[in-house]
Amino acid sequence: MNFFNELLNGDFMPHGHCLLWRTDLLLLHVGGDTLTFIAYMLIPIALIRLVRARDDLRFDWMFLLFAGFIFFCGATHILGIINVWHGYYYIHGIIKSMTGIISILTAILLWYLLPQAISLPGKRAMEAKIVALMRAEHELAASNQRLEAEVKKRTAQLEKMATTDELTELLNRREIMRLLELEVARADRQGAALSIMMLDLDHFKAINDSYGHQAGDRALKSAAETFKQQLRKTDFIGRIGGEEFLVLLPDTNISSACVLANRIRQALEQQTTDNSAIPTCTASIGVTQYIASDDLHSLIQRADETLYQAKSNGRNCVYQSPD
Ligand SMILES: Nc1nc2c(ncn2[C@@H]2O[C@H](COP(=O)(O)OP(=O)(O)OP(=O)(O)O)[C@@H](O)[C@H]2O)c(=O)[nH]1
Repeated sequence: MNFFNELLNGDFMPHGHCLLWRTDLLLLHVGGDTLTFIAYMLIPIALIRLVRARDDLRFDWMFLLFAGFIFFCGATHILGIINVWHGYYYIHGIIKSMTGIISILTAILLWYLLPQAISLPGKRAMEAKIVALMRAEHELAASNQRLEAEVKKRTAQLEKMATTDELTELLNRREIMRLLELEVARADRQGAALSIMMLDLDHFKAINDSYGHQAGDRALKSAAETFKQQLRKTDFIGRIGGEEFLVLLPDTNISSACVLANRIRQALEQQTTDNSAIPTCTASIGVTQYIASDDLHSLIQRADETLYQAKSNGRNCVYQSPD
């Protein structure tokens, strides 16, 4: 109790006596302390706001310690003003001691942190790092683009390989059959005409035997090219066996299909007689049209039977299935 009475007893000799109550000295001390007090209150508030706004701040507790240290310094200055008129020297001493403790603590921790703070990258190093990162990012984006283009190219190649006959570059058996299924479904639903041709090169074994397998390959490729040239963009042609081809003619009736089949046959005959590098080659063609009662199997079978008729009746000719 006695301690508290002494603590709060401001009756010690006021500091003003030391200053001889001279107005100019009083103004200097009180003015200086007031300005310092205002500044020492504003600085901790600014530091606390900084720490709260930046959650990425390193050593943020150090900023808070600084805020506390500066706050206590400010408190000693306000006591300096009060003590000019009242002698609260115990309270002043306590606040000074607390300022001393927090200052020592801050100083120790500051020295402890110093090596880490020194090793932090400076502005120039950070800028160089950012430039390097941006360059790496650009390079990554460019290589991503290259990779994507490569993947697209490879996917297109794979898709082509999956649907194309390697030798003739026509559609392969699986793809032409898939398209036939679609065209049959379309013809069925829309009631559109659909004709197909089964096309087989004549005496191809003899070509292979006489001129060799490589010449046979060349003949196959060249025949495929000739067939393709005669067709519309909306028609499909695929190689379904060694020297056997299937042609799909959407929106085409059987008489138009037969005209086209004869044109193809003649073009092949013409092309092989004109080109001495390719063994003379002809084709037999069976033509048929889709009818409502057909399924895939019956349609193909009828085209096959018609081709067989063309083969049995002298080859290098076009036969159409009976109505
Ligand atoms: N060069 C080559 N020959 C092939 C290829 N595929 C199948 N052949 C050959 O084509 C020939 C087909 O013979 P066949 O089925 O007897 O028919 P063909 O000799 O054309 O007789 P017809 O069809 O009755 O006129 C065989 O000798 C096969 O080896 C190929 O990709 N390249």
